[in-house]
Amino acid sequence: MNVALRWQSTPANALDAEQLGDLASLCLKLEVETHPKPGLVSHVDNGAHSDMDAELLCRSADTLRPFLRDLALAGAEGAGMSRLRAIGVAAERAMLAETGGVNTHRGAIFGLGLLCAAAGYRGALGIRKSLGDLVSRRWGEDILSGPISLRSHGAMASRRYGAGGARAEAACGFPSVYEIALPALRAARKLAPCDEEAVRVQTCMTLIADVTDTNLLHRGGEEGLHFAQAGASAFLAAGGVGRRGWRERAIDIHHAFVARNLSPGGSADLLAMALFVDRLAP
Ligand SMILES: CC(C)(COP(=O)(O)OP(=O)(O)OC[C@H]1O[C@@H](n2cnc3c(N)ncnc32)[C@H](O)[C@@H]1O)[C@@H](O)C(=O)NCCC(=O)NCCS
Ligand SMILES: Nc1ncnc2c1ncn2[C@@H]1O[C@H](COP(=O)(O)OP(=O)(O)OP(=O)(O)O)[C@@H](O)[C@H]1O
Repeated sequence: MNVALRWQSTPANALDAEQLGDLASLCLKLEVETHPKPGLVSHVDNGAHSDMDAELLCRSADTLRPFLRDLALAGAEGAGMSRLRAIGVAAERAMLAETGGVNTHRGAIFGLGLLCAAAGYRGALGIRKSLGDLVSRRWGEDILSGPISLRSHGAMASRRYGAGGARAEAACGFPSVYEIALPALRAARKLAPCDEEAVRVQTCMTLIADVTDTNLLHRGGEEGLHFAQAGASAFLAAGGVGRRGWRERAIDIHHAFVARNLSPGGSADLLAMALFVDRLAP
C-alpha cells in the first residue's frame, strides 16, 4: 500500500468537491496505515477482525471516494438531511458490494460524510466556521430525529447503556474530534515531531481513553469499554509516544485487546475525521 502523505497547500475553502472526496478517502487510508492501534486493522495485522484486512479497507476507501465527493457537492448545494442520507445509504450499499458484505466503514461514511458535506457547504458560503459546528447547526436536529434501525448495534448500545454513539457525536458537532482528537494530534506533533504515524497512534490512544465507543460496548459490554479505556489511559500516563519503548507497550495493549476481541472502531473513525479536519482547519 502506498499512501501519499503529501498534503496540498491549497486554502481549505478553495478545495473543490473532487479534492474533498480525495482527501477524505486518503484520511481513511492514513488511519489504516497506523500501527499499533489496539484491536484495529492496520497494514501490519488484522487486530480483532477475522473478516477484514488493510487491503480490503483500502479498497473500501477507494470505493467511497465518489460518494464522499457527492456529499461535498450536495453540501455545497445546501442539501437537507434526506438527500445526504440517500447518498450515505448508497455509499453503504457500494461498500458492502465491494467487500462481499463486510462492514468496513459504516461509521466512517456517516461521520466523514457529514464533514465532507459541511466542507462543501462552508466553501459555498465562504465562511470560516468549524465543520463540526456547521454539521450541528445545519443538520443536527434531523440527524437525531432520523430513522433508526432497531436491530443496529448502536441502537442496542443506546438502549442498554445509554450511549449516544455516532449519531449523538455528529449532532453535537463532533466534540470528540474537536475537544479530544485535534488537541491530542497537535500536542503529539511536539512529542514526536518527525513521526506522523506515532502522532496518529497517540491520537488514537487518546480517543480510546475518552470516547464511549459503541463498538467496544457491543463487543465487550461495559467491562470491555472500561478495560479498553484503562489500557489507553495507562499508555498515555506513562508518557505515550514521547517515552522510549512506547511501540512495544502499545503492541502489548494491542494484543490484550485482540485476546478479548475488543475493537474501538468508533475511535478509528474519529481519528480519520480528525486528520480530515486538521487539514481543513480552521
Ligand atoms: C448512524 C449510523 C452510523 C448507524 O449506525 P448504528 O445505529 O449502528 O450507530 P453506532 O452509534 O453504533 O455507530 C456505528 C459506527 O459508528 C462508529 N462509532 C461508534 N461509537 C462512536 C462514537 N462514540 N462516536 C462516533 N462514532 C462512533 C463505529 O464505527 C460504529 O460501528 C449510520 O449507518 C446511518 O444511520 N446511516 C444512514 C445514512 C446516513 O444518515 N448518512 C448521513 C450522511 S453520510
Ligand atoms: N482500522 C479499522 N479496524 C476496524 N474497524 C474500523 C477501522 N476503521 C474504522 N473502523 C470502523 O469500525 C466499524 C466496524 O467494526 P465491527 O467490525 O466491530 O462492526 P460490526 O461489523 O458492526 O460488528 P461485528 O464485527 O462485531 O459483528 C466500521 O463501521 C468502521 O467504520
